[in-house]
Amino acid sequence: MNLTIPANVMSRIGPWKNLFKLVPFIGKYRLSFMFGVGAVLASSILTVPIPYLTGILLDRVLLKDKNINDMFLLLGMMAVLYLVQYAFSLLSGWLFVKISYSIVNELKYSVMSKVLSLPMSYLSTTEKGYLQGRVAECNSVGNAFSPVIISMVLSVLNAMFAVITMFAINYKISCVVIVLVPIFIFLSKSSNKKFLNSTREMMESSAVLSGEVFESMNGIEDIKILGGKETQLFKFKSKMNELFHHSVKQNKSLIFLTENVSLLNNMFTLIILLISGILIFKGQFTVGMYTSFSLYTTKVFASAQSITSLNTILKPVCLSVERIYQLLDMEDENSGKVVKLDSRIETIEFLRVGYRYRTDLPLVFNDLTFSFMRGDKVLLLGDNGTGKTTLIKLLLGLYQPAYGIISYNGIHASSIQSDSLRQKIGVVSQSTFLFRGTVLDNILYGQNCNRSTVENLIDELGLKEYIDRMPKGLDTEINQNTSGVSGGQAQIIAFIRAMLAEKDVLILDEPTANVDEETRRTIIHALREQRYMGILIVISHQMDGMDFFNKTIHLTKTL
Ligand SMILES: Nc1ncnc2c1ncn2[C@@H]1O[C@H](COP(=O)(O)OP(=O)(O)OP(=O)(O)O)[C@@H](O)[C@H]1O
Repeated sequence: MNLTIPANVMSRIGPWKNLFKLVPFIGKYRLSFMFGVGAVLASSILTVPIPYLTGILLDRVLLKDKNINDMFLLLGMMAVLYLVQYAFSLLSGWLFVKISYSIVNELKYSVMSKVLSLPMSYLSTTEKGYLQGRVAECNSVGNAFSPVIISMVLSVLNAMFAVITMFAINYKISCVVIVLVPIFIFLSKSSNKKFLNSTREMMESSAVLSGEVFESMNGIEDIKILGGKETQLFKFKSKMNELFHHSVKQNKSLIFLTENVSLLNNMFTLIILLISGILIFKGQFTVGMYTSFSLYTTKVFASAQSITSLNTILKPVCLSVERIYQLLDMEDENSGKVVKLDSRIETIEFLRVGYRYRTDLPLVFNDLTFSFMRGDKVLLLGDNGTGKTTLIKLLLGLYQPAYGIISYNGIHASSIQSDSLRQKIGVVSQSTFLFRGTVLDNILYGQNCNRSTVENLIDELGLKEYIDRMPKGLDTEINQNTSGVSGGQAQIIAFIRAMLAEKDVLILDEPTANVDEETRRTIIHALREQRYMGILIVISHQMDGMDFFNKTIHLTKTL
């Protein structure tokens, strides 16, 4: 199913056009979708004759013929119609709930996959909360297929069939209803608008309050150390008061909305009763037909109300889809990169490379030129802030140079797919991120090895005693980032992980910064004695024992 909407039509339907962006996601479930739509249609058609049959029951069976068998027959027919309609409603509700959650999951997966492949130049300048928000926003897209929406669509279909039947019964009163419907929609829409605005304000202050809680939870240790409890609680209370104010306002407008709609409904029912009464006096209408009519009218007004609510529910969905697609349409870090680096990295070259984080910031370094070959052991030196970590990030393809050329095996880095490059480079950074799981899980992360390989390597590196000192050795649980192990232990875990992978390039950013003297000696010994054949790059401020390098790059502050 390939649905393309002409551009001029798209521009005219405004935010609604965003709903069409969901078509590719529906495509996969088109069979369920079509069955669901069929069930909705069947369900609304089945209830159409019921008010008409009620009128016949009153006029012909109860008031005229007084035949009890006919009464049983008509009531039986209505009961069967209701039961079949019930089955179709259940079926459509069940199908759409499944479709809704499946689409939400697929959207979330696409957003998450996009976020993970976006360039660091974008990610490092974007708030994490914003990106988290985009993932969470996928939930609201599910509302477009929720049972509430289905019942609204159902009521609109019901109303259409009801109007046709009403015209067949009495066109004069039908015309009155047709005139009243737009008035009803207009009046309930204005109440709805107020409700929508106050809901938006309430959601905004609820998000602000969540942000406040998120900040407090994230910085709870520092809040305790700095004695910031009162300050945090004060901020929390003021955000809570704002939410209270907007929630009360929202609920007030909801009460107004419901009461206004009910008043309108009652007034319009009286108008129809008045006209019907006059026609009954004139002998042009019957009590039974009036009963049918009022049942059909209720359906029409219910659907008019649904149309206004449809707007309330679907508009936020449209806006969410628009925001999600702003992210999904962004270029990822592999856009335009055609080369998959399959071969082993033999050479790395920097030719007059310059880099700045943002155009309004000064260059971190300029005209950097050097080359490394397989087997090189490189020491990267420089004072704090001279760009050692930044250089590593460029080597990993996380950022692109402002000018100059970086190449691997003579291939321009700007054409190499970043993930294929990173697969060949191992890094032990200063701030090692550990995932939930055991120490062993973290060492094996992204690698195709088993426990015994890890144990052998730990033995070879002389780190067995160090690992055994952890509460449960390799099975020590890590809860959140590094909690459960110390900073130094986290660095050792990352070191073992990097050594296990046998990467073509191994980068160690201050590998001995957080470890005790004995472990430092063990690491240096491992680096010196290990038969590591690739390109080894080490950043270190501590020079003691670091005499096995054949190349040194000394970064200085850019003027
Ligand atoms: N994400 C960023 N956005 C903007 N500027 C940054 C960013 N990261 C680093 N910088 C700046 O770039 C410069 C180099 O930082 P970098 O971390 O590469 O230095 P370093 O030599 O590794 O320092 P250290 O020895 O302290 O680890 C610094 O002036 C730093 O403020």
